[in-house]
Amino acid sequence: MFTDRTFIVTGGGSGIGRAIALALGAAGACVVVTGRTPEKLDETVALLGEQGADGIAVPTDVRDPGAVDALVEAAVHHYGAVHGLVNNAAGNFVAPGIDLSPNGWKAVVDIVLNGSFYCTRAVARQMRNQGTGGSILSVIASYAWHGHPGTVHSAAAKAGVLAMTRTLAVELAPLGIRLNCIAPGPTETKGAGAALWADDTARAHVLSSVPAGRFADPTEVADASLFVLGDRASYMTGECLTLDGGQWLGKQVYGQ
Ligand SMILES: CCCCCCCCC/C=C/C(=O)SCCNC(=O)CCNC(=O)[C@H](O)C(C)(C)COP(=O)(O)OP(=O)(O)OC[C@H]1O[C@@H](n2cnc3c(N)ncnc32)[C@H](O)[C@@H]1OP(=O)(O)O
Ligand SMILES: NC(=O)C1=CN([C@@H]2O[C@H](COP(=O)(O)OP(=O)(O)OC[C@H]3O[C@@H](n4cnc5c(N)ncnc54)[C@H](OP(=O)(O)O)[C@@H]3O)[C@@H](O)[C@H]2O)C=CC1
Repeated sequence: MFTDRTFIVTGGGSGIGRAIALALGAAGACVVVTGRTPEKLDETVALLGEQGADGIAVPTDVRDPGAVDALVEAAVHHYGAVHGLVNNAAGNFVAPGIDLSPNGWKAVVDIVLNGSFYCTRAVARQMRNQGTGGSILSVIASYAWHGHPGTVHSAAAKAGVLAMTRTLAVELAPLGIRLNCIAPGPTETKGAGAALWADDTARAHVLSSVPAGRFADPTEVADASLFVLGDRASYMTGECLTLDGGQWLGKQVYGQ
């Protein structure tokens, strides 16, 4: 389903982004992985190579719109076209909003919201030039709609990405470009572990909020991502697929 198609995956050097990149590669796609740390991207490209897939690393800071345009140019230069984008890059940490510095707010909003817009804009322009249509997936979190104490920067930015997705899904549908989100629940990655559940107490607290009683594995998020990105979801746009072990629905008084 993904053969002869090229996808850009931001934050493709680790965690969920790497899992999506590897799943796309296994499904036949050419994969352009990007992020700030070249070594992590090179590791993903090596793993793609081990599974017989084609990928390149283009280190980019998604907060820089000029660098994002250059990223898309590099992808087109190498593979001839771009058919998909995964907005996965993010930053996060736990801090009460009242104590958050303007720069702390900006650090997260710049990566998550502004970076996703710059990437979406650049890729959509390329798809318009190609006349091919395409598929854009953004990784958000359910606190985009229910909020979450301690992560006001990330919750607000993810909410912005959801609104961006719904808005551009309508604007770009006539061009054959679909935009959707996925909202994973707590997923076992080093980045999220360090940022959000760094000690055993915090980890147990997060786990106790998940009715399914476990963290997600990044490959589960990748499987759902491929469904949304691919042709089996060809009439789906402006939507968000939640896979969180029941976490956000589980905030009830009675029950388990
Ligand atoms: C719980 C839910 C579970 C349950 C819910 C489960 C759903 C989870 C959904 C989402 C999960 C994720 O996103 S997990 C993704 C986690 N991955 C990452 O975070 C990887 C990338 N992270 C980063 O690069 C950094 O952590 C980040 C700070 C965001 C950006 O780095 P930069 O180098 O650009 O920024 P810095 O210069 O270090 O810092 C910028 C400002 O931020 C402030 N800052 C940095 N860390 C801070 C901290 N811990 N507390 C206060 N303030 C902080 C600094 O003091 C600076 O402000 P001044 O001092 O004023 O200058
Ligand atoms: N794990 C979880 O529980 C959940 C995660 N998510 C979302 O899933 C996505 C992946 O998170 P996860 O894999 O857990 O965490 P990671 O920390 O592993 O992934 C974040 C990635 O973003 C990249 N990144 C950060 N800043 C920038 C930047 N300025 N420019 C380019 N790339 C950048 C990082 O690479 P580098 O630092 O090298 O630039 C890293 O590869 C995020 O969008 C996150 O919000 C959503 C719900 C739950």
